[in-house]
Amino acid sequence: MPPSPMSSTTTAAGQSTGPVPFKDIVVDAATTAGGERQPPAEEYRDIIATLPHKQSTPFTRVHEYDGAWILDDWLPGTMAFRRRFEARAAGDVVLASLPKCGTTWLKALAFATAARGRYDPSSTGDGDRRHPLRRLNPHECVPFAEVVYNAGGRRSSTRRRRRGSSARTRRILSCQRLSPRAPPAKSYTSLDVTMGILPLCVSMTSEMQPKDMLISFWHFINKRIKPNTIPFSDIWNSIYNDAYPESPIWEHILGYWNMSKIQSDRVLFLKYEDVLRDPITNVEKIAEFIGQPFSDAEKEAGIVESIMKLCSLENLKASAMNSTSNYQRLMKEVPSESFFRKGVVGDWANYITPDMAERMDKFLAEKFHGSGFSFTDCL
Ligand SMILES: Nc1ncnc2c1ncn2[C@@H]1O[C@H](COP(=O)(O)OS(=O)(=O)O)[C@@H](OP(=O)(O)O)[C@H]1O
Repeated sequence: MPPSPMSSTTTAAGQSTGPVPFKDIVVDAATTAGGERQPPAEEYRDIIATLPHKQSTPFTRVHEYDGAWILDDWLPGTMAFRRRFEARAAGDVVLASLPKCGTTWLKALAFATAARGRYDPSSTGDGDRRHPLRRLNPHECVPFAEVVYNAGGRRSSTRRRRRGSSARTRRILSCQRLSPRAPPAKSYTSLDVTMGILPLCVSMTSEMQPKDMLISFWHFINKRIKPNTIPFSDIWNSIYNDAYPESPIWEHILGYWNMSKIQSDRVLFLKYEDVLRDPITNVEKIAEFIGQPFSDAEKEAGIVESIMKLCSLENLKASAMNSTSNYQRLMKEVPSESFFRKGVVGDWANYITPDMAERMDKFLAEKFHGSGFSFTDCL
C-alpha cells in the first residue's frame, strides 16, 4: 500500500505541522502540464478521430475514452491529464465527482479544511490574508485538472528546480474521474483497487441523487448554450442512453463505492444529501481523510462551523459574483455564479412526473442491485 499522502506534513496526532501555502495545495498548470507542447486538442486530434462518438444533446457530443463517455470540450484535457499527470511523492488528494453532484461544495469544504492553518475560515479581513474563498470561485481554488491540462502550460527551469521542494508538499486537485476505468462492479479485488486509482493519490467523491443531478445539469447547461435551449427530455434520457458526461454513471459510482469499502484510507465516498443533512460530521470526515483532523481546541473554537458557514451556498455565491477573471480564463463561457442555484434535495419533484421518477428509480436500482449502494432519500 502506498504511504499515507499526508504523512510528511502532519504529526502523529494528525495535526498540521504548519501553514500550508495556498499555491502548494492546489494543482496549477505551470507545474503539472509541463513543457512546451501543442494544445491537447491538436496533439490528440488523430486519436480522437478514431474514438466512438455520439450526440448527447442537439448541441453537445460525447466521445468514448477509457470506458466512459466524455463531453467533447473535456476530452483533450482528460486525455492530457491521464497521460501526463504525475502525483507528488507526498501524495495528492483528488476530488472526483460526477458533474452536478456537489463538486463545487466539496472543493470549497476540502480547500477550507486543508488551508485552515494559513487562512482562518472565520476571518473576514482584507488584504493577503483574506480567505481565497471570499474572493474566488471554489473552482479557482481547486481547478479541474482537465481544464488546467487543456489550457496547457510551460514549465520554466526555475519552476523545474523548485519541484524538488514542492514535491514534499501535498496538493488538492479535482477531475471528473481519477481511475481510467472503475473496477468491475461485482468482481473487484484489492489489486483492482490499487490499480484503479493512481498510486500516491487518495480520492474523495460526492454523489447526488441522479434525478436532482439531471435537473441541476439541465439548468446549468442551458445557461451555457444561450440563446438555445436543450429540451429536458434530452438530459433525462442521457442516463438511459449513456450520454451523460462520464457515463455510465453507475460504473463511476460503483467504482468509487467499492473502492471506499475496500480501502477506506484511499477513497472517501460522500453523498451530497448526507452532507446537507449533517455537515459537521462530514466536514470532520474530510479533515480526517486528508490527514488534518480537527483538534479538540479547534472544535471548541467552532472552526468546523466557521468552515461550514464560509462554504455555504449563500457565501460562495456572493464571492463568485465578485470573482476575479482567473476562472473565466480557464472556462470562458461559464459565469462564476452559475455553479450555485438552489442547493436543496428533491427539487426534481417540481419538474418530473411520479411515473418518470419511478421508472428512473427502478432502472438505477437494477444497476446497483447487490452492491449495497443506494441513494439517500430526501431530507
Ligand atoms: N455551497 C453549496 N452548498 C450546497 N449546494 C451547493 C453549494 N454550491 C453549489 N451547490 C449546488 O451543487 C449543484 C452543482 O453541482 P456541482 O458543484 O457538482 O456542479 S459542477 O459539476 O461543478 O458544475 C447545484 O445544485 P442545484 O441547486 O440543485 O442546481 C448547486 O446549487
